[in-house]
Amino acid sequence: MSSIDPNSLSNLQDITTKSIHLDLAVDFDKKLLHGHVVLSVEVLSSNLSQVVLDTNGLSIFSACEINNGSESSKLEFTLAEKDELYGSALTINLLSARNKGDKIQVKIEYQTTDESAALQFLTPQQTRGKKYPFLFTQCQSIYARSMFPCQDSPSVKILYTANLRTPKPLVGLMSAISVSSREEDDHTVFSFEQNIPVPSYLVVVAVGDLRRHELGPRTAVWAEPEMIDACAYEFENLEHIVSVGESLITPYVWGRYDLLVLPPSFPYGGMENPCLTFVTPTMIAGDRSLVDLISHELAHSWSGNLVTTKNWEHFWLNEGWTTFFERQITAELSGKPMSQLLSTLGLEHLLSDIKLMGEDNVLTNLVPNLTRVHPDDAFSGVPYEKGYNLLYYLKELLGHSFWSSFIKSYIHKFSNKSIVTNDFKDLLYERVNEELGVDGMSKLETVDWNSWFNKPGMPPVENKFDDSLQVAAIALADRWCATTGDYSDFNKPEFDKLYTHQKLIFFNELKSRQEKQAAGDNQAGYTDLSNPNLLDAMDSLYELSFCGNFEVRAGWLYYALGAHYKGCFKAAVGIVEDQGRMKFTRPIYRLLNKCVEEGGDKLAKETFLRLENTYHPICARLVRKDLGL
Ligand SMILES: CC/C=C\C/C=C\C[C@@H](O)/C=C/C=C/C=C\[C@@H](O)CCCC(=O)O
Ligand SMILES: [Zn+2]
Repeated sequence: MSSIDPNSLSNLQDITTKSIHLDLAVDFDKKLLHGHVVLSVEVLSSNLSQVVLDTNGLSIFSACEINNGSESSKLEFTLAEKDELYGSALTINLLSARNKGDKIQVKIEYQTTDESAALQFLTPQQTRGKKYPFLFTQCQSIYARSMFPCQDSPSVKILYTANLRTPKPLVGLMSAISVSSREEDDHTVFSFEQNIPVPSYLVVVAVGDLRRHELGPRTAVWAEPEMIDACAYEFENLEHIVSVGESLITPYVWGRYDLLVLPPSFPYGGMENPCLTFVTPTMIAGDRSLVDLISHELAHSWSGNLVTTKNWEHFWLNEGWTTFFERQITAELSGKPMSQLLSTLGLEHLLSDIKLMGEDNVLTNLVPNLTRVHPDDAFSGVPYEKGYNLLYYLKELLGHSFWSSFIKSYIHKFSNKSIVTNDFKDLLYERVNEELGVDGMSKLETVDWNSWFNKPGMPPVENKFDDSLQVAAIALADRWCATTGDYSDFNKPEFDKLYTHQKLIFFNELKSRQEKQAAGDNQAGYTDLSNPNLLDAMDSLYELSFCGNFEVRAGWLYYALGAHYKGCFKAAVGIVEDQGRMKFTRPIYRLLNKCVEEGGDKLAKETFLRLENTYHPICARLVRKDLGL
């Protein structure tokens, strides 16, 4: 293990991979990828005799060197015993010692196995079209090592080319520019090039019955044929969103910005795979109300994909900056009040996660120590929202004009690099000193950096966000809290007038007040917010339990399950049957599991065990852990 990255077993201090070539075939019958990878490696130390790579769940068949295009004799290799967190180190013994600056090409023949957690093979039944199987990979955080042997650390950035052989009539896509495709019997070979260096977690694959709808000169959406029209409508403004992003930051350099809408088991809202952002179908709301997610994934084209965290302890550099850019784009697209409303919702999400993890839990540090911690087990809203609030606070402290130019300096200086928190901080001090002088430096001296970076819990400073869009949502919550059993004063049109995110403020407000009541604090004299008659009336009036907007449905269920309302159990099971996005699935299972007196714990465990194999392995592992199974 290297001090550069505690979550990688590769000898990062001795070698760095500069590029790879993947030649893979997709076998849907055996549910595996097989073929080879060629790694072009630069030696960083002297007298090097071994290349050590990350693997997890791979079967390694052979290794050899390639010298001037010809393969050497087979190299001896060993696959270490599997580490439960980080997989198996693959140690390849070189034929002769190498020194700093030497270049090595190593070719490894391998295949994935059913332990390759990056991969999810879907049966036709799990797709929208129900005719063909589907494959997609999710490699962030440390799953690329289960897709191909590599230095699976964001401290290493690689160019890549790939040939992907898939059975006809399916389409193969990757996080790169498509350069050609050719027919081979009953298969198609799709070829790709990624000419901007990326970390291993951004090398991904998707194969399925897919159609493409062009949205602009750089943009398109891919989806199953049954969804392509709805997706084309939802993302009609995508080209404009890309233009807004580059007007706020710097020019967009990746060539294409396409979207791929996955089947509902995709475990995240989106994943910023370069040239081809993967998105969940749960964001196809039919009213374009959830495109802030697209703004987020697009923003990663700068923060995360160009300027990358060196390891997962500095993940906030990816997500805090991206959330900051996302909210700037939202302000341009939907107005500053909406951007500030999302900031308020983000703080509520942060508070909820910190309460769940524990206010003294060191994994709620903005820069946590992840030695012997799987990054996914540290995943929460902290890197997103505590990181965003730090950057927002610094912008307010130092001024909009300085901050706008600093953003450009930060992206230009660190593009194509992998950095740590101090790299960001050092550049900030350098630019403030140059542009703001003594006055700016004295402002920086007021920043409690240690609390921001190294202390658990909520941020040391509370930013104040515009609350004008909250008024209508809070007022509606107040009216429900003042009821005495007669609900005839309420109607669905007044609820539907609220924006999606105002509805989430409404539910969060009710949930927060219900939690206070459950803890014995009802000083405000509100009606009993756990009263089944009230919840039943709200559900019926607003048609919540099977609402087509997953954010609204989930927001309602978080409140109703928190109130131990058994009348929503069917809908709770319904949402975890309908999709596998962890943002919704994990809280629903956790809340249902806490409804012990109502039998929710039994229902949660039975439902999970019934659905476990329909979830992506990442989701299945974390929900199993949440339920204590
Ligand atoms: C301190 C945390 C350290 C490391 C975590 C690193 C990676 C976490 C890994 O689990 C991957 C996360 C991928 C997230 C992808 C999309 C998110 O931006 C959105 C998640 C919420 C949603 O579904 O909208
Ligand atoms: Zn993100």
